[in-house]
Amino acid sequence: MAEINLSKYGISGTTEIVHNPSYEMLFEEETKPELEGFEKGQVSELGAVNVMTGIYTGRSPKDKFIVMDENSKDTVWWTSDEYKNDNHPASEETWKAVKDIALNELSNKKLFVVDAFCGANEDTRMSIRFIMEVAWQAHFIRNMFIMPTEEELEKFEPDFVVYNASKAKVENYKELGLNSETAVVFNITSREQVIINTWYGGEMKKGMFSMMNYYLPLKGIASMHCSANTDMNGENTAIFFGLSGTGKTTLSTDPKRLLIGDDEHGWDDEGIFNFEGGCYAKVINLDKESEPDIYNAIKRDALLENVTLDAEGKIDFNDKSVTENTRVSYPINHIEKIVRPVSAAPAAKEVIFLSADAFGVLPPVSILTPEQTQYYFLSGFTAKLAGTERGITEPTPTFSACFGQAFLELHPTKYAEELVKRMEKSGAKAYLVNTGWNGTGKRISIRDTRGIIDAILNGDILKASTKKIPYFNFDVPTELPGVDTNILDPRNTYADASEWETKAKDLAQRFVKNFAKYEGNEAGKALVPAGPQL
Ligand SMILES: Nc1ncnc2c1ncn2[C@@H]1O[C@H](COP(=O)(O)OP(=O)(O)O)[C@@H](O)[C@H]1O
Ligand SMILES: C=C(OP(=O)(O)O)C(=O)O
Ligand SMILES: [Mn+2]
Repeated sequence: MAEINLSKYGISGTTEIVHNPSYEMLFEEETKPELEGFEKGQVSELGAVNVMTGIYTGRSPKDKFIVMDENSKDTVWWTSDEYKNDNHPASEETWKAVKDIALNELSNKKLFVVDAFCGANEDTRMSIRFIMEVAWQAHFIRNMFIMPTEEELEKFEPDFVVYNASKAKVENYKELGLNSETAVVFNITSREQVIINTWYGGEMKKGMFSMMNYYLPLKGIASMHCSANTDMNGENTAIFFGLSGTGKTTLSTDPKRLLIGDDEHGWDDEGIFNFEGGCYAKVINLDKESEPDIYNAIKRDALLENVTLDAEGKIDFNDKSVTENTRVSYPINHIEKIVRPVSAAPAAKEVIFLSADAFGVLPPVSILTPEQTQYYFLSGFTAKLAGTERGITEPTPTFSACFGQAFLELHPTKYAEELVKRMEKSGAKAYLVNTGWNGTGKRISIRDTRGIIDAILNGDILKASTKKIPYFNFDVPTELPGVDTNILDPRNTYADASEWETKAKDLAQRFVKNFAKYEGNEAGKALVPAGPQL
């Protein structure tokens, strides 16, 4: 591997560089007895090391900033009073200041450097250099990103650099116009990211996802917050959009199908391709029997985050005392049924929108028309689930455009445009699947949701007789093999159907209100009839 010199990045006095460490080396580094605090890993009974990430156990969107400069000012979808989002502008002075904090933190230290790809397609992938001082963070990168071959490492030229200074703080954040001592700042022009004062692993992967979300649509490629799998012949591909915790990872990990990836994908002329090299599964209440593939992926080389272990390393997956957002990252080859060697497959035929409806109004599955597809994609109605973002402690209804608003760097209509273009070409059909609640007050069971997904993927749903759900005009099946018939019409899950009526009207109104922001142009206005009608 080529020697690297970090002084060109402004990092000086480096005492040692651990460059592209093997799993063996990472294990040794992250379990060194002299490590303290959040740097310290503990070996669990399953062989995977567990780490704690401190105060930040989920993403911190309020601390996300992008440098506003000549280049980004007219392309980035900035937050505004009319439409608030998580793309907060930072000045070039603020960028200099936070970068200095990071460089200062990373100077005169032993460092870990990992070179990795984001994007399975060689033509459009990003080559990223991650620089950090914490061993397990290097492990996380190795698990989650695509690892170059020896040959690719020889000629690796980063086109993006990430400085992870999780131990530093932005003391003068007020002066700099930042939100707190924590900052996740992107510079789209210099192609760099700085992370300060958060140790949450997901911040690194979702950061690069945000950058793919910026660069790819501008090249005419769809960039999507979805999981993806295909049939055993690698022919019939499905994608599952959904905000954090709605079931992308759980439902795409299916023993009957080959996994492409669990969270971030592109859709180009060749089809669907993964951005990542690994998966990042939630493990709260993980049950060996109901999710055997994820359970079995937790072994040596997997990395647990914020899971409760006793002194002997025995795991308590049910403990929520640290966070509900307990996680495991693992390289995708920890799942047996995957597309190999490259995580890619032909254009999707089924597009599934996972929505965790906390109101209990949406049917567990609705068959969408092309107009409804656009309307519900732009609306992105779902709930933010406990622990996934800082400050979220219970399911909180939200409209998250494209089911991933926190990661969109361009206007939502750009993502809708790219998706529709690809769907029309492949003749894909879309479905809205509620993985949240119904009138029983309980979350729809994984068993029923899996039955619904099976029926979508094997075509049973198109053979089923259907009925219309009022206000939303959804077409829903009246019966599906392997699914509790009583839940298919959500009204039947209420002791009194009028209760559903009241909630449905309220939700319909929320949709109408939310969609107003898209009605400024003809294309947006034209979609209104596809939305709920009161
Ligand atoms: N009906 C359901 N469908 C999918 N997941 C469910 C359902 N009910 C409960 N869950 C739980 O919700 C969580 C979904 O998380 P995950 O699949 O990691 O979501 P994502 O990948 O979209 O962030 C898991 O902990 C899963 O056990
Ligand atoms: C890592 C994340 O992704 P997801 O929960 O969608 O898997 C996250 O949102 O922090
Ligand atoms: Mn996931």
